[in-house]
Amino acid sequence: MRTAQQPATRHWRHAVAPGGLPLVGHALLMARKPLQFLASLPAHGDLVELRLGPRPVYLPCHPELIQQVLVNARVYDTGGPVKEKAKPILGNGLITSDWADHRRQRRLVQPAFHTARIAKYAEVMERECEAESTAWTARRPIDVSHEMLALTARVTARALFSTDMAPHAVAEIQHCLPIVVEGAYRQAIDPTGLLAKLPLAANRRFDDALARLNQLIDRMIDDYKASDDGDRGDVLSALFAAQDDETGGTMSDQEIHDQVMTLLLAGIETTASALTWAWFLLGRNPLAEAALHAEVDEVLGGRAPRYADVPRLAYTQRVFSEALRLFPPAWLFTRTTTETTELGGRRLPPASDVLISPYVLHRDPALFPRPDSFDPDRWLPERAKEVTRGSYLPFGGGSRKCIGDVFGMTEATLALAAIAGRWRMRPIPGTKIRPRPQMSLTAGPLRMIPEPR
Ligand code: HEM
Repeated sequence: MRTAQQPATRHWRHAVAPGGLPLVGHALLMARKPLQFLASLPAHGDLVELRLGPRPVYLPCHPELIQQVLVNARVYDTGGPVKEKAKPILGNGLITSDWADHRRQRRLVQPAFHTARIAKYAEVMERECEAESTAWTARRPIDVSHEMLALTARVTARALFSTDMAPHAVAEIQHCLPIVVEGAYRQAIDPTGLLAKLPLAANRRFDDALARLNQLIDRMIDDYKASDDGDRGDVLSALFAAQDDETGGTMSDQEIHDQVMTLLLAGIETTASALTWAWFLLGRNPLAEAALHAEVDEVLGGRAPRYADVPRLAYTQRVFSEALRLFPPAWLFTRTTTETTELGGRRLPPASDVLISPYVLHRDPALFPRPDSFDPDRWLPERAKEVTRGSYLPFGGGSRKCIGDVFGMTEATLALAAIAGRWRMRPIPGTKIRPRPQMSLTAGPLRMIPEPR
């Protein structure tokens, strides 16, 4: 295990990633096998330099260096070409705003995620998880990915907009969101920036889905303003009520629109992917599955889970934490330096791109013994104490840490418990599954057979 050392005494190891080619550098390796390639890099150094085309890019592999990046949000801002491409989709919300404006936005959006409000959203989660777990037919195979995405889309849509229009919104979001997420990813990885401009069917589908989502959000905002409901307990009400402690300012309709789009894009596929991985891992680990069933039976005794049960569903939470470790949905995110700075003894000029990869950290054998094995009990309090600080980052860190972390954990715990209370999810022999490192680290279609317990 690595130990924390004082920065002054620390000798950081620098390396250039092997396998670079003239002109393209490591771009082909990143395009072909990003997970294997990135996960091989900590063995070479604490800070590894790679080249994507002509640009040098830095991958800090040591938790202390990663913390330095994440906590210094002014110098390591979100930026660069990926963010520029996200702006036409997300507008100016939490993900796309730069450092100075992000602080103001975060103060305004944070109240929507206070504990008291999560308790209210949990009522939606309870209902939707119960509905999901009663909708399946015994022994008829399901695509777990599809089901989990449908579930998290329903939960998020109804937590955002608790109106009569919710069923329509849910259908629209379920249809449009995967198309927008896929298109956004294609644009993000297109180094030429030309792909989005070509008259392709995929681009037309993307434009149409994005326009429909934008219209839906506008309708929800108009509907809220036309009603005199006040606080409906949903996210939208909280965004309208938000007032900045420091300036007294509120958010314009456009800002609220952009935050809603950001929450939809950040909150649905991430949680669904991790849930899908959790079912996949449980299907291959009968002991963990049995422990989950035992806990759910003991805590719930055959009834549906409630928000108040979440603290007692400790093993269920460990299963989800471990799925997030092995397959962190946000497997890669970026920062760009705003000025000359120094990282691990290396001078980085302004506009240097820094990659943060929770996947790389989580699979590093120096940080997690037997990193590839699914062991929910690593998160038992007495064992979790041993985990090196800053080495587990499924929700990121610093001032841009995921605002929906508790929302997502609560939703996933209720979903796992509700489904495990009724069903044993049997794998279909011969099913092959490979992580797809796209916008999230998804599993792709995963067919399993629900068997009544
Ligand atoms: C298991 C599920 C989730 C995972 C693994 C996850 C992961 C992350 C990570 C790693 C970041 C930080 C990215 C960065 O630093 O650049 C982030 C940010 C964010 N997440 Fe999540 N997320 C999850 C669920 C959610 C949910 C349920 C919501 C909302 C309902 C949400 C909304 C956001 C937003 C708005 C941000 C930007 C925060 C900011 O910059 O202030 N996420 N998420």
